[in-house]
Formats: sequence, C-alpha cells, structure tokens
Amino acid sequence: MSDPTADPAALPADGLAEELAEEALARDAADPLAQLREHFVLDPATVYLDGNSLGALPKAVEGRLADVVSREWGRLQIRSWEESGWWTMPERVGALVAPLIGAAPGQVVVSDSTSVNVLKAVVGAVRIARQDDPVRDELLVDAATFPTDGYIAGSAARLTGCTLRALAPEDVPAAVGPRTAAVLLNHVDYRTGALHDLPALTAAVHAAGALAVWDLCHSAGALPVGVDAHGVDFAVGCTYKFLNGGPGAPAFLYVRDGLQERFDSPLPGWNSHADPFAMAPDYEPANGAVRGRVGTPDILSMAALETALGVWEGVRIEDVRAKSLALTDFFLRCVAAHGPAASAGGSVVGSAGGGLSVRSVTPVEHARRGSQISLLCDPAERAEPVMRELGARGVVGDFRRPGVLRFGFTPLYTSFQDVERAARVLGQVTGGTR
Ligand SMILES: Cc1ncc(COP(=O)(O)O)c(C=O)c1O
Ligand SMILES: Nc1c(O)cccc1C(=O)C[C@H](N)C(=O)O
Repeated sequence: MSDPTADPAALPADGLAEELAEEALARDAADPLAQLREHFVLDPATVYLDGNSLGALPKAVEGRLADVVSREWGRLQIRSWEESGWWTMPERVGALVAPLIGAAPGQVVVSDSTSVNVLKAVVGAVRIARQDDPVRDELLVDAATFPTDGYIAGSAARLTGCTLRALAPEDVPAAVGPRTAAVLLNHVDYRTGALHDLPALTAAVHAAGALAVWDLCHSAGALPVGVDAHGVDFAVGCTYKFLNGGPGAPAFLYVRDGLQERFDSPLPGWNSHADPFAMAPDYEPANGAVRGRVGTPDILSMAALETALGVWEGVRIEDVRAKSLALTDFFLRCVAAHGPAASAGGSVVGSAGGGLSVRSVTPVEHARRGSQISLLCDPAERAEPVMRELGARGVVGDFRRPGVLRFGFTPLYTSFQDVERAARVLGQVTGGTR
C-alpha cells in the first residue's frame, strides 16, 4: 500500500489508479468508523459528498417520525407537550449537541434557524459588552462569511447603534480594539473549507475586552471545537450538515455559562419566559440555556434531529476528525493522480484536456482545513457544467460561484472507496484521467 502522507507528485504514474483503488479498499477495511455507514440511507450507485450542505438520512429517523406523527400527534394530541416530552425538547436535544462542540451541560439550546440565532448571539454579545463599557460601538465580521451572517450582523449593528466592519479573520487581532463590542467569525469558511484558528482568535478578541461569536455550521460534527476550553462566548450552528438532522432542522445556540445571566435576547418570546404559562404581560427571562428559546419549537424537525444524533453514541469527535483528514488527504492525492498532476504552491493542481485546470483552494495544512475540499476551476465557467456532469455520473458535490467545486466529507458515512471513485470520475469528466 502507498504511504498515505506521500507527496502526490512523487507517486509513480504506472498502475497508480489501481494502487489507489486497492488502497481505498484496505483503508475501509481498517477504518474503525466504517460500520457507522450502516446507520444511513445511501444509494450504492451514488457517491454522496454534499454532507456539508445537507447530511444523509439516518435510517432510524423514518420510524421515529412515523411514531411522532401517528402516536404522539395523532393519538396523544396536545397531551404530547408533557407526555412525549415535546416542551423540553430544545434543551434535551441541545444536551445531545453539547458534547460534540465541547460544551458542558446547560449551555446549548436547539431552536430556530442559524440565521435567527446569529441575531440572538450578536445582539446579546453587544449588549453584554456595552454593559461593561458603553463606549464599545463597533462590530467586526468575517468578510468572506456565509451571506446570512453578514446580513444579520448588519441588522444587529443597526439595532444596537454599532458600526459594522468586515475584515479577514486573520486581521482580527490587529483590528480588534477598545471600541469593539463583538466579533462574528466562521470556524470553517463555507466556500474554501479553510479552518480558522478559533483558540487564538477568541483569545485576541478577549484581550481587547470584546466578545467572540462563532458560527460553527461547517465544524459542528466534523471536528473538535472546544467551545468551553477556548472560552467562546456565543456560538451558533446548523444541524442539517454534519449532524444529519434533516432539511431545515433547527439550529443550536451556545451561550457560555458565565454570560447566561446577562444574556438579554433580542427575541424574548414566551418560550424563554421564566414561567411561560403564567402568560404574564411582563417579560421575565428564564435562566440557563432556555433563555435562547423564542416561540413554539418545531417538533417534527426536532424529533428527526434527536434521532439523528443517536448515531453519535459512543463516537469520539477526535476519531471523526482523524478520519476526515485522512479522507481529504486521500481525495487530494486521488485528484492529482487522475488528472495530469503537479504541485503548485502546496495545492494540488490537475490540468486536463480542453484547457481546463482545477486547483485546490482548501489549505493543505491539517490545522487549517475543515472537512471539505474546494477545487477552483479555470476557466470558472466550466465548474457548473463539470458538477452537473459529475452528478449525472453518480458523484454528488456542489458548486459555488464563481468557479468552485465543493466536496464535503462526512466521516460517519463517507468511505475511502467513495473518495477514490469521486476523484476517478472527476478525472474522466475533466478529461484528464488515465
Ligand atoms: C456558515 C453558515 N451560516 C449559516 C448558514 C445558513 O443558516 P440557515 O439555516 O439559517 O439558512 C449556512 C448554510 O446555509 C452556513 O453555511
Ligand atoms: N441551507 C441550504 C438550503 O436551504 C438550500 C441549499 C443549500 C443550503 C446550505 O446549507 C448551503 C450551505 N450553508 C453552504 O455552505 O453553502
């Protein structure tokens, strides 16, 4: 078997494709997480590399939803708020997400969408920063952020009277200062798959006396986050990507223990009231993670998510990370092997017939890589038809303008054979394969 850490350009050309196929088989046979794939509904004819957008369906979800619909809703009806534990689901499901992001109990609630939780977290953070120091009137945001975070940060700035400044995450330590109230950053960049240095950036934000809000959409369930260990103040994230909760599954909100009593949510709905059924005219916030709730939870989606999270029982996020890095390393090697490959600036470049080349824009260093590989096509206009053709040949990734092919790797169900096949088909589609 080839050395998995070998430089792709240094591998022998002859028989390389066969070697990689054999290596994939051997690595799947040795993979300690391999049996988890059995928990998912997967089409054997398709390689699914889009779990960074919508995770695959865990098999147990269908039965759970059938039961929630027919028994809990159909027969128990309104009694289910108590008898089926519907009312406390946001905290209960939050407690299942907590260990996956390194949070001790009582700090995570599952509720609403990530977009909505960004508003709660950013406004909440600015309000706390202002309690300590009213002069703080600046909000910093990752310039390359997923758009919803930028739009909502803009609204949060208007609501709180802050100015909003967009900048690259690596420029935060130099930019954050005595006027900064809060900084909103993405742990993993949705387009490039770059992993930002959460511990160092959080420390830099704190050194300036500001609060750090992290969007964990592309890291929760893909790698260890360590929110408690690194002193993160607020965090939000999707549950329909690497946590496989299903389309539109409710998002999570983390509020650090030490800030919970001071968290003044901009969306103080009746579900976060200390005594919701008092139906009191005045708002009195509940304590703990419940304070992040707003209105009636979406029980069907929440039930799907709760069951989906059952797959994680006994799974260590460190093992998931190790497999994720092995999968992405292997993909880069296979992509290089299936197109005439060269190494350029540390990134794999495959250039193929018809003047098409692909270049990885995902950092090579493990410490800077999430669980996806993004290949930039040159010319960019070829990316969309390439992804369409990949889909037609049973390889599902996605495309982001201007010319990025995104491939997401979910260690719970992605195999090394999936990776090898995807790269081989990509080579065929781009015209560079052996
Ligand atoms: C980084 C990031 N933040 C937020 C979102 C979206 O959140 P919502 O579920 O509210 O659409 C996504 C993906 O859709 C995302 O990738
Ligand atoms: N949430 C999505 C949706 O409702 C439709 C299509 C895609 C999505 C996504 O999750 C996109 C994803 N956040 C991204 O990284 O691009």
